[in-house]
Amino acid sequence: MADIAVVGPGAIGSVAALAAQQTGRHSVTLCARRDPGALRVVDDVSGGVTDLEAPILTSPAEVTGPADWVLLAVKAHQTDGAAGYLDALCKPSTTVVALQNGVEHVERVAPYVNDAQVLPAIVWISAEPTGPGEVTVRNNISSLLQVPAGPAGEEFARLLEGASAVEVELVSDFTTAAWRKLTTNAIAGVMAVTGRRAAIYQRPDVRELALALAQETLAVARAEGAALPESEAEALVGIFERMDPDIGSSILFDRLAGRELEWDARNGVVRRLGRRHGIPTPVSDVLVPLLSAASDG
Ligand SMILES: NC(=O)C1=CN([C@@H]2O[C@H](COP(=O)(O)OP(=O)(O)OC[C@H]3O[C@@H](n4cnc5c(N)ncnc54)[C@H](OP(=O)(O)O)[C@@H]3O)[C@@H](O)[C@H]2O)C=CC1
Ligand SMILES: CC(C)(CO)C(=O)C(=O)O
Repeated sequence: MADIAVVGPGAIGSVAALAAQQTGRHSVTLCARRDPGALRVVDDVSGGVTDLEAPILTSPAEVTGPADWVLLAVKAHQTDGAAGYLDALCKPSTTVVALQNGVEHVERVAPYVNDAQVLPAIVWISAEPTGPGEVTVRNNISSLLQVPAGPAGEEFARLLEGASAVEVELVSDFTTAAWRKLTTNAIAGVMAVTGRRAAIYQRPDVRELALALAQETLAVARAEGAALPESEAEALVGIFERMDPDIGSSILFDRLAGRELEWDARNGVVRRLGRRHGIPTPVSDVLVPLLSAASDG
């Protein structure tokens, strides 16, 4: 039995909490910044609906002590805002699983966790807030969490063993895996700019733009040590072409809701690191200011 705190019980946090609940072995607490009321997760393939049973805290002041595991699922730009929870929940023996997009999980989260270990996780789940307290998982994107191979990753896989909501996969080349996912997130930036779902990638002009964006992202990825040949760009754009046209992205959902966007961790990083390596990123040079401006307004 482990004490698990889920910080940020939104789309991904709810799925992570569901997985912890499904094991039947752990004590789970949800740490929110406002009372979301009753929470449930809908599986759009089976139609199954599961209520989350864990208690919900709404302030770090309600935390009674450190947790064994913290599953951090706030957006990257909300990490600083979660500092109070992280301080109350973390001690050096805690493991914080950063369930966030991007390639900078450890440097982003480590300053807040009182020397706890940070385990970066790549989240291959499509989860959309579909009503008050309701999250719908689109299972035609496999529900997979990839973590670095090693003792912490192995313990995390054991923690969630038996859960059907997610599968934990240990990857030996985490840099490559993280940049592959980041490239899909960079491509999804086009959804946030246009306000459109995956159907947009069936337009030849948008496909061409997405391909150029993927190619420049992969060039930066290679400079960062990822083993991702340029040919991978076609495969990653293909994911969006073949997607159910009605699937969105978490950055699109924020755009449609008029919320701040996670643009820096997903798109800004391509331009930032491209500049560091002297790699041209012409598509990101246009997309990033547009996303940043959309986030401000
Ligand atoms: N949704 C998806 O399909 C996918 C998302 N991801 C990544 O997962 C991460 C989480 O995304 P997602 O679940 O979609 O985001 P959501 O916006 O759905 O969830 C974030 C949650 O964190 C809460 N929150 C924000 N600040 C705090 C705080 N200070 N204390 C406690 N809770 C807080 C939010 O509360 P409030 O409601 O008040 O804003 C919200 O409930 C992101 O990095 C995203 O890119 C990765 C793959 C797929
Ligand atoms: C589903 C996917 C891959 C789309 O970008 C995602 O990671 C997100 O929604 O944040």
